[in-house]
Amino acid sequence: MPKGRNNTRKTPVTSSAPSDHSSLPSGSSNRPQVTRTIIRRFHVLIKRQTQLQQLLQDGTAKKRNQALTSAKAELANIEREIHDLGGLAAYQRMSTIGQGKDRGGGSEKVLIGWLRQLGLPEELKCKGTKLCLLEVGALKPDNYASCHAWVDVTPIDLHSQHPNILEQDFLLMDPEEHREKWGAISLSLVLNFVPDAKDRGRMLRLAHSMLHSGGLLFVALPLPCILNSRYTTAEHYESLMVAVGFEKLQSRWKEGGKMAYWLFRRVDRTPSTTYQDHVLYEKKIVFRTGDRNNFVILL
Ligand SMILES: C[S@@+](CC[C@H](N)C(=O)[O-])C[C@H]1O[C@@H](n2cnc3c(N)ncnc32)[C@H](O)[C@@H]1O
Repeated sequence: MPKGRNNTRKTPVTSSAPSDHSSLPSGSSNRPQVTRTIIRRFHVLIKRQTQLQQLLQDGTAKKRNQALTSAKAELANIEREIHDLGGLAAYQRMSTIGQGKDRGGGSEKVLIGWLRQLGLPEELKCKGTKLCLLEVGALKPDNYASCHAWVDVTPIDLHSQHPNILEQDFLLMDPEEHREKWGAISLSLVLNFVPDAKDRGRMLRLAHSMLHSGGLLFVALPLPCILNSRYTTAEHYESLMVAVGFEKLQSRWKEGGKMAYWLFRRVDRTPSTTYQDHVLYEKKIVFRTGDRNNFVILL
């Protein structure tokens, strides 16, 4: 699990999750509402787990014994609940159900459609090459099987569920080894999984450095991350992507929908704008008040 740095406790993006999971069925379920509830609960638990681990690591000298003891007890409860829910493997099973054809299929269909619109299959066939795609957060090894003639996919995940999925934390990939190595990177429902806002920003910058010039970044997020966040709007998120060094080629979501998708192209930023642009995205800005989630990406 990537390490988080944010110690403050806020209402998470998944605030509608129940505090008592005893009513949740064990194992997988085909009922969309149950699947969503379990996924949300996992997000809440993983985020709090990261915060507590960070607090216990950083706070030993400064915090009072009582605070540390209660943090340890809360962490133990959270780890027990994650374990009782079936761990990361159960979370991934729920996410796979969410990808099922009965729910509109996985987001790779959106990416493949956009790549076709760009004329990539023909262009790559003419050149006799393939698109080197790094699929981060892969639940299945064959999401791009239908494009094997022009896409060479490397699926990775924190917790591999198949021998053909490389078990690898994207945030721990060596930036030098991977510098400008990839033609495309997919972050589908991954940024919202990363518990720490700065790690989300680091993920985007790392993706930028790993793409070759003109390389493509596909991002999918749950729609509430941009439409119902206290700290994020679609405009703010898209301008943050520009600050990181991406231009938007495509975006898609609809009011009342569940998902939002983007396709960005890596551009090479002019160094003079870099510092100024980044400062705007280093701190949270409140855009909306009221009953909102706290999703944010910080650079
Ligand atoms: C909600 S699932 C999304 C799966 C699939 N991409 C989709 O769109 O349905 C998120 C997956 O991302 C993986 N993940 C999260 N952070 C990651 C990281 N830093 N490196 C690799 N995989 C990561 C998790 O282990 C999990 O399997």
